[in-house]
Amino acid sequence: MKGVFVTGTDTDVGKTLVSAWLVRNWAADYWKPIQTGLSESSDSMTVARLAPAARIHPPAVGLQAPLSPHEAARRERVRIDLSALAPPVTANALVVEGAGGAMVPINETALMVDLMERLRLPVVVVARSGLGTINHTLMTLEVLRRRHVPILGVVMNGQKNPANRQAIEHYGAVTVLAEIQPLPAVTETLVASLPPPDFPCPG
Ligand SMILES: Nc1ncnc2c1ncn2[C@@H]1O[C@H](COP(=O)(O)OP(=O)(O)OP(=O)(O)O)[C@@H](O)[C@H]1O
Ligand SMILES: C[C@H](N)[C@H](N)CCCCCC(=O)O
Ligand SMILES: [Mg+2]
Repeated sequence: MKGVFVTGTDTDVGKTLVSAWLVRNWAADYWKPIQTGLSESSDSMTVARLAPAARIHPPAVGLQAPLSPHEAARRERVRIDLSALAPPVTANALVVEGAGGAMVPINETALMVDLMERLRLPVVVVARSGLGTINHTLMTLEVLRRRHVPILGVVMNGQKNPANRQAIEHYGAVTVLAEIQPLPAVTETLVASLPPPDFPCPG
């Protein structure tokens, strides 16, 4: 399977923005396996807005509460089974976006990193650029390496911070693939104006 799994050091770090940026530039499909918070605008709707030409595959699981998948599922008296999260069939590359970060629970035993392990796609870690990101990024990388999940690199999202970039690359033994600057608004035009990724889509 061609493509990447986009995880983050946290929720709200810019995974959907980065996913839309990759989808646009790689003419890839998009898939959010587990969407919680259905009452709000979904990530798939956001990617459809930012990358209108993209083929968007529906989530395998959609839950109402804007919470961790395991808790949102509990509140709806359902259980998310990893085997139900089979990737869509496509000849295109696939950008898969996780929910929250790598250690987010899916059910009573499985975590988001278990899904990454099953899908075996190289992982892009989206990280904030500011104070606190070094710890969060290094911990995320540690979790991925412990599970032998292939890491493509880190995308830093926010004001440029050369010292934090250097620390993440040095202590994380990882490449910062891109630095996405704060946009005045997240619109298709402005996402299209971002420099394209200077790294190829794996596979
Ligand atoms: N570089 C940026 N410039 C301006 N706004 C941004 C930028 N990156 C992200 N945002 C905004 O920050 C919020 C969080 O971004 P996003 O939804 O991509 O995070 P996420 O990691 O996908 O969150 P979730 O864990 O809910 O999927 C959104 O409102 C998004 O529009
Ligand atoms: C609802 C939110 N936008 C995400 N989809 C889910 C984030 C789960 C985070 C769980 C946690 O790390 O505490
Ligand atoms: Mg998102």
